[in-house]
Amino acid sequence: MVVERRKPISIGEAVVRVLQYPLQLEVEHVHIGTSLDRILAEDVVADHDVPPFDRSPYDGFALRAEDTRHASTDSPVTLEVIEEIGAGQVAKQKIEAGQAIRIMTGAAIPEGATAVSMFEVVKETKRDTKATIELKRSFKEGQNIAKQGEDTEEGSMLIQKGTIITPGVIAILSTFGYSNVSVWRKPRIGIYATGTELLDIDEPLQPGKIRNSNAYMIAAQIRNMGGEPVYLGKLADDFQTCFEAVKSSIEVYDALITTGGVSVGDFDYLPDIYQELGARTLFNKIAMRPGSVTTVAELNGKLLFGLSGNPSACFVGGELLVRPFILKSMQSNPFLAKTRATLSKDFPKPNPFTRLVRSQVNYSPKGVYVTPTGLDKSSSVTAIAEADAFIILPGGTRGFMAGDEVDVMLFSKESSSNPWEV
Ligand SMILES: Nc1nc2c(c(=O)[nH]1)N[C@H]1C(S)=C(S)[C@@H](COP(=O)(O)OP(=O)(O)OC[C@H]3O[C@@H](n4cnc5c(N)ncnc54)[C@H](O)[C@@H]3O)O[C@H]1N2
Ligand code: MOO
Repeated sequence: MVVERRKPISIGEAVVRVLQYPLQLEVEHVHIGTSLDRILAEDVVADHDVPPFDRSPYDGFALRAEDTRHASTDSPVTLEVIEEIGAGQVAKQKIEAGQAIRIMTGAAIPEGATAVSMFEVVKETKRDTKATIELKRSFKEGQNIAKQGEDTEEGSMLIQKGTIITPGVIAILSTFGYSNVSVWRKPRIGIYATGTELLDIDEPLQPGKIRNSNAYMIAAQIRNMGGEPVYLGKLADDFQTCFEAVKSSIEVYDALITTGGVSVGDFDYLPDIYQELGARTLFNKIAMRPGSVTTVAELNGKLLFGLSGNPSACFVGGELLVRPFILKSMQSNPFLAKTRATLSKDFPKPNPFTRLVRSQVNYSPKGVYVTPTGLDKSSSVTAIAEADAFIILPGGTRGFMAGDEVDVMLFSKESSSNPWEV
């Protein structure tokens, strides 16, 4: 049997081809209490100033700065306290010359006041029945006043659509009265793990068999990307079984991921299944390692991701291709952010293809260091668990040594800029 040699394309070209088939996602509304980690589908523009009024940042006394101009230790100034207001209350009276209002943090600055003195620098005195305060220092106009709009001004663009809803974003949405939030519908991504060797995770090991880790890993990756993974089960390496499963599922889900069965082995049926279905293969080889056999096909505008069965390769296929596919459709940052770091130990392997080394980034006073994790093989599971980044070693390079500066892609930070050359 002669196995057809596949023609590898660059990672950048693979990403471009995948992005030609965006998901068709509608906008839906969710209660703010359940919006964490969803992706915003509308811009949020400030429809009022924050804070909406000048307010006191301290518990103390609102006063007229000019009344304190000559105050000193030797010659304190006495002011008459005419009212007391807490947060949420508005003073009934205007402060006139020689007057002050006792004010709590968050309360609106009374009319006439131009500064606030904290309790700590004031001596409270009582003369007759009138409450008074004594000040031994002067205040400037505007001192200790949190100005209306100092946090954000009406009309400011606060959060753009495509932003992932974090606790901080929720604080802004709440401030502007969004009890319901417009978010993108989560794309429903069907997942099959293929392989006769696969056991369910609750089964005891048997000779020649392994537990299916890919399905749960890729489901978790999809959830991290804002999608809704639907695990459809594992499939034996049988053409007809896999054909029927892929055919019926792609009609139901927004996209389908299979893991395994995409290489050139006797039981690697996925590429033939795509052909038999009449799907258009976008590529079946990428110049990257792991994950070189990642195959993607399109059927009626929907994508079939044939990710590798090898766990590290499956993980890489998910992060490099499925991530931009999902996030770009939601107008969110589709790529992992790239930075530079110093390699902490030798990595002597040559790199015929771009190599994505699972690794860990460490920030030290001397700089940012990156260390490969676990076994550097497509089959490694441990390397993924310990990693928080990929080192990206360009194709066509020889080994790298400790101290070399390398590109690193961080799992924890998304970016809008495409890190790949096309
Ligand atoms: N003659 C060639 N052989 C291979 C080539 C090649 O170019 N020529 N490519 C190799 C590379 S590179 C990779 S990567 C693998 C990819 O193979 P498949 O993606 O078709 O995956 P399988 O053969 O089904 O499985 C590979 C490996 O992964 C284990 N596996 C599969 N599914 C799971 C799962 N759900 N959870 C955990 N582990 C899984 C499976 O048991 C195999 O050990 O092909 C090389 N061969
Ligand atoms: O697809 Mo394989 O993971 O390149 O090594």
